[in-house]
Amino acid sequence: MAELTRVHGSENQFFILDQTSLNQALSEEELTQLALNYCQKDANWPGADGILVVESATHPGPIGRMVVVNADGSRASMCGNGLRCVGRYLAEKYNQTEFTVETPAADLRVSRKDDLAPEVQAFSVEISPVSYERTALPFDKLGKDEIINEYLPELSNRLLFTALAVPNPHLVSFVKDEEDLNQTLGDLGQKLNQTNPYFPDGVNVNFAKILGPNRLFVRTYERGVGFTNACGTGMSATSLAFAQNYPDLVDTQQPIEVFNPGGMVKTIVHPNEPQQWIELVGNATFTAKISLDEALLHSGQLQPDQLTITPTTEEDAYLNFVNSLNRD
Ligand SMILES: N[C@@H](CCC[C@H](N)C(=O)O)C(=O)O
Repeated sequence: MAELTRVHGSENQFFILDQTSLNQALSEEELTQLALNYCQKDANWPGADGILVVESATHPGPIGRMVVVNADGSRASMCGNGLRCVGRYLAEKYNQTEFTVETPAADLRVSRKDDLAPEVQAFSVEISPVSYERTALPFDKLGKDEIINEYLPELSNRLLFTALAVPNPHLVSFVKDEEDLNQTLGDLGQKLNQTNPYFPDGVNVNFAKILGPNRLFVRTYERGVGFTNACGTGMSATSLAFAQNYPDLVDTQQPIEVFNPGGMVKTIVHPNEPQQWIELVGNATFTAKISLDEALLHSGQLQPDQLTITPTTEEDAYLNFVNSLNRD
């Protein structure tokens, strides 16, 4: 039998698939098919925002490798909420609390932190490398080589934008209206994640409301997914843009509290180091183990009656933690 682990970071939901525990690893095409079929939500199946694939590292040092497959089958170079969950998975598998994990662009540091509440485990992950270069995102036809707190009339006649890769691509705007966090974000997210001249590979779009010094609310329209409860790299990119665009509101010696529709994380930004980076700290919650025949994984077919789902008790604990948060 094979196993999937259903996990979330701030309710950004994933399945972890450990390729090293299979008789035969899934091919690239099989992974794409698995994401397309298993991430769809329906009445009998919770779906997910993506699949986090665990593999052996390809070079000495990291404890393992993470590959991110978005719900639409596309690949992402990084996933912050996902890395916390994969970090926990590898920490338990190898009984370690501090290590690095290989990702397509970099080996990233992961460490276990104090639990946020009983049964709410927390992990810290490194988000890097950071780049503002046009070719890194990439973006085009916007008349700029970098976008740092700029008006972009092609995208909006009133919002300011910052674009950065961490290393997956993010567009950030600080807004005041609820309407912008809903309709405007949805419209722009959709426009930039279908064929378009500005972000040819698509982009994660993050709209943030400033709640006070070192406090933000962030909502994300994710590339390859759509609206998500939270995006770890998005909250990290937005925190860095917050520190750079509103220096009077951010003490970089202190964590930034970042609320999102699925909960809250903390970020610690390092904008003044030669290589900018962000530390992202938040929950890594395992909600169920799913046993299934390995052949079903290879076929990519979702047959809920052939899966054994064993829930944990962690979701109740997580929801209690979220209800205890002070959002004012
Ligand atoms: N939810 C993730 C980001 C996942 C990748 C993204 N959809 C992309 O294509 O870049 C996170 O927590 O960072």
